[in-house]
Amino acid sequence: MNDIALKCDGVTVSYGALKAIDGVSHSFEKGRIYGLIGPNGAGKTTLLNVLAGRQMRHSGSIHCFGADITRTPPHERAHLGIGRSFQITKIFAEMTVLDNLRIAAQIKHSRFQPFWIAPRYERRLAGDIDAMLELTGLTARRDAIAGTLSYGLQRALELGITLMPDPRILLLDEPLAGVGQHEIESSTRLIKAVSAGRTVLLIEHNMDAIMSLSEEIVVMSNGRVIAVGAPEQIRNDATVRSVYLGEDAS
Ligand SMILES: Nc1ncnc2c1ncn2[C@@H]1O[C@H](COP(=O)(O)OP(=O)(O)OP(=O)(O)O)[C@@H](O)[C@H]1O
Repeated sequence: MNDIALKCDGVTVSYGALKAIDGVSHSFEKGRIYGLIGPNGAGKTTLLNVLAGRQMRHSGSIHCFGADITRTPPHERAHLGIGRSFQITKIFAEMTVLDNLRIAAQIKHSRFQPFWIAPRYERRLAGDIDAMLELTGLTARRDAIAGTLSYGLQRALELGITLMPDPRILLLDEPLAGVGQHEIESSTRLIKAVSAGRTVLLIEHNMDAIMSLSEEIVVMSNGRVIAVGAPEQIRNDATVRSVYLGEDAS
């Protein structure tokens, strides 16, 4: 139990007659990278929303590091260490890279912010921002307007914003969506680098990337978990292959 970062038990989300997820139970261990795959409409994003607290109309329970967070709102889950990125990039496109990260850093330190800007507080912000620029490979683009960056770099910036509070659990919804082929490799490397030491749930339709990043794959179809296993095992699973037939079977 102590090794479990995040756990869902019998989670069901219904939209009228449709069960977007249907009795999903799974435990996500500390420090492991999980790939969440399945055809369109399988319920992957809904599950991430439930875990992040953005979808709270569900049955079943959610535990985070042993604590019941089923009724805990999203901003409190963020304080507990759950960070989430979205399918569609959420950055301030008109602002510079630096200002985007500055806002994220200010939110991080907001609880300690004095009414005057103390030099020590400024130094702490600057240190966090510099470290994130370095980690995301954006140091040379710090003064660029975020919306003018390539899509891969915009996603890197979004990842930097998500990482600013130093989440112990990272929920990533299609971080490679829209990223050009020439940037897939560097983006995949970045995801791998920032995943170290964290529990990561990753939804991704790029099969090569998700198979190389994940230690365990959870396969969903029609709202249910239909297979769980190591990437190689899942690649050769007959049920999984049949679910993908008609989609990207290769
Ligand atoms: N707000 C909503 N109202 C009604 N139905 C919804 C809502 N959100 C999701 N659904 C439905 O729930 C099911 C699961 O959707 P979800 O977005 O979780 O799937 P997904 O596996 O993430 O799909 P994709 O890979 O296409 O993003 C789908 O049939 C979807 O149409």
